[in-house]
Amino acid sequence: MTHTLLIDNIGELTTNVGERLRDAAVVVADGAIAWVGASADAPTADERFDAAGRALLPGWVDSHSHLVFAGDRTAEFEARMAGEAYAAGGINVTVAATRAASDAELEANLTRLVAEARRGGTTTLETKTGYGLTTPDEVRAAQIAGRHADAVTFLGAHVVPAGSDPDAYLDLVTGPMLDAVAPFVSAVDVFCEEGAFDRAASARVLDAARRHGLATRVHGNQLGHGPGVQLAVEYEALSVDHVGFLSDADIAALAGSWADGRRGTVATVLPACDLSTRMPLAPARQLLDAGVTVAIASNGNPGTSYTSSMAFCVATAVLQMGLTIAEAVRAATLGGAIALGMHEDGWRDPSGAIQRRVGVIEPGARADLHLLDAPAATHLAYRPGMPLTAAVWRAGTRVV
Ligand SMILES: N=CN[C@@H](CCC(=O)O)C(=O)O
Ligand SMILES: [Zn+2]
Repeated sequence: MTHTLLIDNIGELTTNVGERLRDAAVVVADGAIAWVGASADAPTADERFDAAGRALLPGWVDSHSHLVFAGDRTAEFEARMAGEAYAAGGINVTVAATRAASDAELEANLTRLVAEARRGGTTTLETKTGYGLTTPDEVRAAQIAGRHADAVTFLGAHVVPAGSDPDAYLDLVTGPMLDAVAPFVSAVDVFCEEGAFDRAASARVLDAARRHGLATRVHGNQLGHGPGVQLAVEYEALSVDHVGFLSDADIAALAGSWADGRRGTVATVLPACDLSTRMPLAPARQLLDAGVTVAIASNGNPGTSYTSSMAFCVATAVLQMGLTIAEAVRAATLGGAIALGMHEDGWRDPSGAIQRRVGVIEPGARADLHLLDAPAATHLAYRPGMPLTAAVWRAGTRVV
């Protein structure tokens, strides 16, 4: 027998489908949204939750994180706050700590971090490998990630590990390492940046992903201007992430990828990372104005953004990047879903189970819901830093 849940008396409902609704209600059945409408018209259900005039929105879709790691980088962060610049080489510090950790330690750390994210309203989470950088270490990262995340991305091309020959490592990462990791991931990412992988090397990584029929993402234009964005568009990557340093041609290429109703490359901005590395904030306002689909993600990792707080990212996007509340909430929910290819029914989670669309509240979507301790989503930016998450449902089950 199907158990139904009615959440009524919702002061403000953000659905990402049309206008925000006032005095609304939602019915959940079998892990999905079954009904959305005015509270006064709501049908009866087996169970009732009174939202007491508070705001309900889709759970956050965090489309970019690196949570399979051990250790931390407090000393590097301190040095950065004292004026040192961020450089890709710091990744090797976490690689050493991660390789030295047991499976149980890595899994316990990931479990703790995913629980933190859930407590902040995240209901869909992508995470990446990329701190192993040997075939067995990358395979174990992908397997551990698959037990906790909704999507796992292979980032063997994060940096050339200390002591490795760059050409030999590129052969490994595009050959036997990818062959071994491919069964456990849905996408391949590459850090296309000075100090990591140049245009030609990044293209080889993306070609290898294509041969395996895997989706692609690019870390691009994080530390300076570079070829990452153009390459991502050329390869029809699902997203290009960071995008802090963009030329007019980069913005035009991203906008062009969405022209004529085509599915383009999402520009994923990472506000917490921009702040934590003291880099310029990505031009999210310009990207939206140009017609680019934008996602907001945490980039949770111990080097450049040690947070999973999507609320913090949304507040920063509003207060510092010039987005409206509605734009920022949409980018952190539906934008992330589009970046992950989860905005349509039928995507597969790492266990192979077929899932419903996320990032929207409409009949048929997965019932991923985030109730705020506030009457309006505006409070996310109006009351920055406050713990506003009151309740979270994932696939219809209350998790917070
Ligand atoms: N830029 C590449 N990778 C991560 C940083 C990883 C690290 O410094 O450990 C990022 O997205 O910022
Ligand atoms: Zn990243």
